[in-house]
Amino acid sequence: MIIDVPADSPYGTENLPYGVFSTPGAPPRVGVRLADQVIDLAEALHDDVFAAPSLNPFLRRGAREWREARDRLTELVSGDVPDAAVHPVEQVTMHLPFEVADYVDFYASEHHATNLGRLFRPDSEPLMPNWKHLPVAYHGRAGTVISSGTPIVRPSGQRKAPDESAPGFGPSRRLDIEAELGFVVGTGSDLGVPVPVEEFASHVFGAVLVNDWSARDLQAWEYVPLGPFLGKSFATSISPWVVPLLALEGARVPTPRQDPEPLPYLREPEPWGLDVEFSVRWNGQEVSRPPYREMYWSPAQMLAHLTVNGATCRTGDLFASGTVSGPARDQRGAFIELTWGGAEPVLVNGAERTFLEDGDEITLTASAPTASGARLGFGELTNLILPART
Ligand SMILES: O=C(O)/C=C/C(=O)CC(=O)CC(=O)O
Ligand SMILES: [Ca+2]
Ligand SMILES: [Mg+2]
Repeated sequence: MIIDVPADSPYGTENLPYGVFSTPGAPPRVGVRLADQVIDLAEALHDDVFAAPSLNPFLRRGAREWREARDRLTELVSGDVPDAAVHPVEQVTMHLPFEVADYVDFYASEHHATNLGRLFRPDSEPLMPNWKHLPVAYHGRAGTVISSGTPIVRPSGQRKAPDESAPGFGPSRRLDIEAELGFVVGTGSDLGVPVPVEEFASHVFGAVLVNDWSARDLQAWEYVPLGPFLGKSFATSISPWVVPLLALEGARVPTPRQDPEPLPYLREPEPWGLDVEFSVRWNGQEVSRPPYREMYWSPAQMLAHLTVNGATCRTGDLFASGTVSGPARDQRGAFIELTWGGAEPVLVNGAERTFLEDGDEITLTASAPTASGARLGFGELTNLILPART
């Protein structure tokens, strides 16, 4: 069949994002989205690498094969796609698109880092002295990276407000989101061998939306001096469609000016970021539009930094950018910033809101320009908050 692609579809022929889907009675397998259809790639391209329930075997093949598959797909969708390979998107179930190996979360937005510094450390300089010299990050928990649609059970833990003399235990009262862009590693690196900034595109396959769920009260009490632990390890959700880097060439933009000049291993002739525009919806209402083009550190600098000590990256690694926040209030990618620690509520469907309540639903979406000036979509990342287990 010829798949009809409306000119304004966020899933046009310049996007072709990969995901893992299933249909009733058939196992999960790799598909590509075109308009409102999912194309079964094992069926359409006669390649068993796509019969796997994750993108990892395809990711492992490397950059030359990613480009070749994209060329074949581009040709396929310009003509007749076998009927048996085409499934309307509303009839499929989407799954976690890849098996997550290691998960790292950066802190690359100067606006976010400055805001959080002011909120968490009001008596110090908001940016730590290292912040403009290296992309600060922590290792997260790969095993709790979950798919869109998986509910988030409110975490319990130790929390101590500044005016309390001792910690108590119970469900988080300051459950929050972090809207981020995540980069998916396809080709790993060798132990002891750093990945230079110029080799980013031979290792990184594509990007997903990330929500780094954060319990701010647990975090504030536990994080000194080793960084986030249980306040963030309970869940990190990612969107079902992995947008290939090859689809994002039209979205490249220079990063903000980096001053001081970074050390040589972080230097790029022209550090580039992406003009990805996020939207954060809280129970259906848009409350923020974080702009990725404002991120200080580039994705290539993040990967170079994460491997500079000889640590490997592996197929399926996910490294996220950190919360995407711009300079304006309505560009903040976390509610702790948007509501200034809960002091300045936002109106959500007419009610004053600060942190998340049970039954709330958060949806992240994002779009970016394509090479021809159209816009491509990253799909939707939606999760519902469930009450704590008692
Ligand atoms: O500044 C802090 O102590 C904490 C910062 C965060 O919680 C942010 C984080 O996880 C990294 C990011 O998403 O930017
Ligand atoms: Ca984060
Ligand atoms: Mg997390």
